[in-house]
Amino acid sequence: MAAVRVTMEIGSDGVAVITICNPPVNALAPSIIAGLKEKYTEAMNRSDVKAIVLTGDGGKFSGGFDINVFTEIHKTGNLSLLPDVSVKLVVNIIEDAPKPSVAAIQGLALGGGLEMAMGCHARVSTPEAQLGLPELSLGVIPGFGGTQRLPRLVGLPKALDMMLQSKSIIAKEGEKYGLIDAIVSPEDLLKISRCWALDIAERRKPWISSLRRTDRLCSLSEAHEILKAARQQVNRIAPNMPQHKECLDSVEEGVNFGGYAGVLKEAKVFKELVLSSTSKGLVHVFFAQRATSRVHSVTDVGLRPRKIKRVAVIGGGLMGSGIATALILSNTPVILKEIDSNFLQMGLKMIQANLEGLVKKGSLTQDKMNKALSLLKGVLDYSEFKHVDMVIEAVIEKVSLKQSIFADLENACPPHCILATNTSTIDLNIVGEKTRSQDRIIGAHFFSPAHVMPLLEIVRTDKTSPQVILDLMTIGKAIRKVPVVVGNCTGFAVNRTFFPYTQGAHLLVHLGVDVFRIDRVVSSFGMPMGPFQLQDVAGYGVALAVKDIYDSAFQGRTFQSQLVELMVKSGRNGKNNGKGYYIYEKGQKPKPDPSVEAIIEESRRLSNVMPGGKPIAINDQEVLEMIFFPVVNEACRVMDEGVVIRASDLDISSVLGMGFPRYRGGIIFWADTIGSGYIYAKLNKWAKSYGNFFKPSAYLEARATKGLPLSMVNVSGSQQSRSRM
Ligand SMILES: C[C@H](O)CC(=O)SCCNC(=O)CCNC(=O)[C@H](O)C(C)(C)COP(=O)(O)OP(=O)(O)OC[C@H]1O[C@@H](n2cnc3c(N)ncnc32)[C@H](O)[C@@H]1OP(=O)(O)O
Repeated sequence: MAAVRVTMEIGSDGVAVITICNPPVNALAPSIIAGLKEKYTEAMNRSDVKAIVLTGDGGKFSGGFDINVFTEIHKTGNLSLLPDVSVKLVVNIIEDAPKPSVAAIQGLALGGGLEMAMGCHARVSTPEAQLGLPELSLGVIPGFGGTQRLPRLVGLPKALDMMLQSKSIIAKEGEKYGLIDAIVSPEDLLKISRCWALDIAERRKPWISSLRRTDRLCSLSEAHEILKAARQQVNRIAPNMPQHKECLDSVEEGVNFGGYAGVLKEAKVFKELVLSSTSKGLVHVFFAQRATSRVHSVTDVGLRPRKIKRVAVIGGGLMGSGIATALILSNTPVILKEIDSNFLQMGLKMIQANLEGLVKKGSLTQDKMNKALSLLKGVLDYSEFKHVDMVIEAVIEKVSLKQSIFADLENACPPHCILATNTSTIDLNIVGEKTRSQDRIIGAHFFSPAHVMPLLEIVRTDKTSPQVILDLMTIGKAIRKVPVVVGNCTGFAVNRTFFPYTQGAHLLVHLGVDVFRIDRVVSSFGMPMGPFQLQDVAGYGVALAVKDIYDSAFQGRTFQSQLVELMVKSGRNGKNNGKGYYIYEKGQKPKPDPSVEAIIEESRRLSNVMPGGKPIAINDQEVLEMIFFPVVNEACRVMDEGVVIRASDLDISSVLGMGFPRYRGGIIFWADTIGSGYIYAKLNKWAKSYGNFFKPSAYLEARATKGLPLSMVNVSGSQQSRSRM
């Protein structure tokens, strides 16, 4: 592995090429920053250097400030770990230097990387380079002058769009907006950047300090109008996070009092935000996502992923068509199999509609849609299955049907072919019972809509081979999913952990709490919608289908009522038919339907769980806790049984699969900010009043008794808590 260092080569033309080397993304670690200061100082002092080219090694400029430093600060609270880069390095040493710098950008310049490039006097880039300031997605704001220089280079509207949405652009767009001065091929990058730097030094090209530019900024009154609109947008998109508002405040400081004043404010706010709980949660999720790529005995045993050239999807329903859409969108040819031509046509149409939806939203071009469709073929039998490398079965949840399909697949597919099922409930050992191919049977549990939702739960049994797991992880990444490898149990990791979410909400309703209040409390916490609206959107079929399965798998700790059946009986089917707990009308926000109250009352009467027949009186915090603490409790069982290999897998799964607020760090991370002792005590109290639904698990009890975090999977001494395996 290349050493972490900054190098400097001085050419006979008088240009010093300073190169950042910190694979894989040239993160700006404190040692890199120290190295940059040292090399720049040397370049300034040497009489044979006229100009500088700043670049990155290995085809990448820089992925920004080293995020590991944030983690260290989150653990220790020690802000002195943050080097002073914004003023000391970017303003004083690079931008205000007596010798000009040109950034030679390849691959990516993100966060602090782009900010350093913007401190240079020009930027030359290769065409594919990705440019952006994604700091807000880590709970901070740009801290090396980005809030000031980006608006001065690309104009305020574009800069706000890029920062508030953490949106990257590619070099071509960067050139259009003025962020990039020239686009060149990778072969010419250094040569042209050197000439550019010399041209600036010898005044053949302008010597521009971004911070002092004003030509791209609009008038003060226009700027205030743009900022006002942005503030309204921020209240909508990020009501529970501080960094968006702080970012706008820093930009406004610079608009009102000049770039340097803005830089000073930005540096102060940046430091404050590094310590915020939002940053702690978001940085945790960043690393939790990357940790999913490491699976012991799978990714560390020297296996190479095999090429998956062609995939067959069985079943063209909602899930099958979504999975096929995701595959063809990422250039994987798909055979879609259905039982008759009617169903097949419906499946193919659904895939086309999925793609058209993306075109309509602007996230896919018509050309790419046509290309994707050309990779799709519908079939009615298994004759072409001899040419596929993977099959994903996505038929209805019926054991006998799945068993017979897998028995057929064993004969129809080549021996190397991966046999995956998208079941969300059935034990994989049972699915594969009638085959001799247990080693290549695996769960590929997508979330609906499969072409949109980012999570892929990869379910392995004791017999699934590591090669098959690795192959599915690889194809999962290729279709832009985050694959999380989990063990085999009812509901697997995500649905199992979250079954008490819906049931807890139903229990509260039957204890007398208002449905719409529950939804309001849960959405204000940061979930995309409350549990009842979610049930409306998902359709009641799902709730009815899993009811008995959960009841028998999690005996003694489920809550059942007649509510969903009564809703269906009254002609309600959720969003599907426009009538659920809410009324759904085209083009309008869902409206609470007061007439469900009578149905709820009937269900309350049948369940008869209110103590003394009276509604319980609880505050909003208790509403939230009574819904989420049982989820935490089930998550504890999931960890205890080894269904996940580390706590952070549940964090990323809860964020990507259930919409748990990312800035709260995921379900276990959030629970640990509250404390195992508190959660245990509350569950214990409710178990006594309201029954075993709330009974704390042994795992939770063990951590609460010892005062340990829930993320500490192994309490017998090893230091796995929060570790990134
Ligand atoms: C003061 C400043 O304003 C503050 C900042 O600059 S904060 C940092 C801003 N930069 C970012 O947010 C970029 C974060 N990184 C990314 O988005 C993506 O990693 C990327 C687009 C750079 C590369 O993506 P991809 O090729 O899919 O690789 P990915 O798996 O994500 O990353 C490769 C490795 O680099 C690490 N890495 C990426 N960016 C990093 C960073 N800025 N600091 C430290 N490590 C980083 C990842 O953790 C991963 O490590 P691992 O292999 O040990 O798990």
